Order: sequence, then C-alpha cells, then structure tokens
Amino acid sequence: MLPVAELHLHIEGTLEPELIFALAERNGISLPYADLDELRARYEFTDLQSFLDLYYANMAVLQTEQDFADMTRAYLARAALAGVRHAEIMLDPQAHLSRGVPLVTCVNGVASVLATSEGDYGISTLLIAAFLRDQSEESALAVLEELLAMQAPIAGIGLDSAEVGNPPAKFERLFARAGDAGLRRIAHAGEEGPPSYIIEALDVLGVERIDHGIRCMEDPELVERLVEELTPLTVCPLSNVRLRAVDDMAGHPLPAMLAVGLNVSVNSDDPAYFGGYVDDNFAQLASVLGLSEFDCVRLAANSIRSSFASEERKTELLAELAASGS
Ligand SMILES: Nc1ncnc2[nH]cnc12
Ligand SMILES: [Zn+2]
Repeated sequence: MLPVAELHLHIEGTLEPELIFALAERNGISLPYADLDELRARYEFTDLQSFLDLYYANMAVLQTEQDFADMTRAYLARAALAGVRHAEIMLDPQAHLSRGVPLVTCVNGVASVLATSEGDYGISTLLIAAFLRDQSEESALAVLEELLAMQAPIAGIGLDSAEVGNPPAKFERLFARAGDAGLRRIAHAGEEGPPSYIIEALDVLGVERIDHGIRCMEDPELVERLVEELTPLTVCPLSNVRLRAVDDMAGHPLPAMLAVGLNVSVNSDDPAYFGGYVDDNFAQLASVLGLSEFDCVRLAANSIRSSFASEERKTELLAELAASGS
C-alpha cells in the first residue's frame, strides 16, 4: 500500500450505514428506513444534489460529542488500511448548527480524536471547517467568528455543498476574514460548476487548493495556468462517477490531467456513499484506466507535497513513499 495524504474528505461522508443504524438506536432516533438494505437502496445518485439530500438527512443521527468521535475513529481505522498517513478532514459545522447541535459538540467530538490520531492510527491530521455555499455569507461569517472565538483547532476553511448557482465570489468577505485570521483556504470548484468558478476561487477567494477541479479540462488557458502555478487539484474519481460528473470510470479525465502535468491527487470525498476509500479509488483507476505504478507513485507524491502538513512531516512521508517501491 502506497503512503498517501488524503486531502479531500468530508467526515460526515464517512458515516457508514451500519454506524447510522447504531447511532440512531443509541440516540433513540427513528430512521425512515426499515433496515440496512432499504438505506443502501437510496445510494443511487443522479447528481450532486440528490446525494446532498441523503447526506444531510443521515446527519440526524449525530447528536453527541461521542457520536462525532466514533465516526472519526471509524474513518481513521479504515483510512489507515488504505495507506493514508496524513489526512485533512473537512467538517460542515452549519449542517449541525441548523439541527440544533452546538458548534462545540461537533468540533470537540472530531478534534478530540484527531488530537491523538498520529499515535493511535499513524495518521497525522488537520481539521478544516467547510462552509455551505447554498447558505448565506452572513451565516458563514457568524460561524467563522464563533470558531475563532472558541479557538477551535482548525487549520483552514473550505467551501462545499450545492455548487451551481453559488459561485465562489459570494464568499469573498468570508475568505478575506479567514486569510486575515491566518487560516489556509480551499474551495470546491469545477465539480459540477463551470471552469470560471475555478478561476474565481483562485482570484477572488485566494484559495491554495481546488477540490475536484475536473472541469478545468474544458478551458485550455486555465489548464495552462494551473500547470504553471502547480495548483493542487484534489480529484475524487469514485465520487465523480457516482454523482455523474463523468459518464463512467473509463471516461474519467484523471489520466489526461496527469498527462498535461496538472498537480492532481486521489481522494475519497464521501467514501461511505461513493463505493470506497482511497485504496478503492486507486484500485479502480488501475483496473479500469490502466494507471501504472509509476502514475500511482506520482499521485501519492502530489498528495503529500500538496498537503498542509509540516515540512518535516512531508519529508518523512516522501521518504516513506520512496522506500515503498524498493
Ligand atoms: N462532493 C461534494 N461536493 C460538494 N459538497 C459536498 N459535501 C460533501 N461532499 C460534497
Ligand atoms: Zn467534496
């Protein structure tokens, strides 16, 4: 297993059906599904929104700090088996606040587990607060201020949820505030939205990394810029197939993105919903697209170099990667 950094992961998207049922029982919540099979039958998505509807609905089972901690531990245990050695984990605070779950509950639940992840699972971690782009900028700003006031252990902010119709520029003030507070900045762009959203995320929000970004391939000038600036694109192949951002794995642009010299990495996005973790994504790329061992090593190196890990940790992981082939 190659050592990799997972840079695009929504912790709520790691909530496996079995855990959904276990947490529902623990919290006395009645689910609108009779059993696991009935829940799994809903994992047929037609686009991003059809997934988001189920993703937000299933969060109802997350009520206590312990729930968030259990979910985080389950992810780290599975990710360790996938070769993940560093993970930058997004949390959607607004999705919990709107259900009446306090900020401190979701943040502490996840962060308490991340605090010892390197010793417990061999995975260094960072927490990223992601903001829902289909909500207002005022709401996002209020939550960011609260996170800063409570000195939440976040390394940066992200932007996710329904992309089309919610361009990056809507969050110009939020990202400026985060930059002033010394936070790293990333955003989903070019998943379903047009290449112009990628340009906006870079130029208006000042992001250092683009989540997805696959639609950059429609704009040769943008591709040239991204190659020149070595902009990291955190690609999620299984997610793109399941949300129909691409027709099928055989038609995924990742090989073409690598071939033109884009700084792409492989990530799982919402692994409990899209059919697999990082290792499953690599396995599909190898079996369907014939991705070579050389390409896989390149993708792993890109993930480590594009992470927000310390230089010391990056050097350590790159050395581990170099040794893994020998
Ligand atoms: N793939 C994705 N795109 C946008 N928002 C998300 N939230 C969780 N997964 C997402
Ligand atoms: Zn995502």
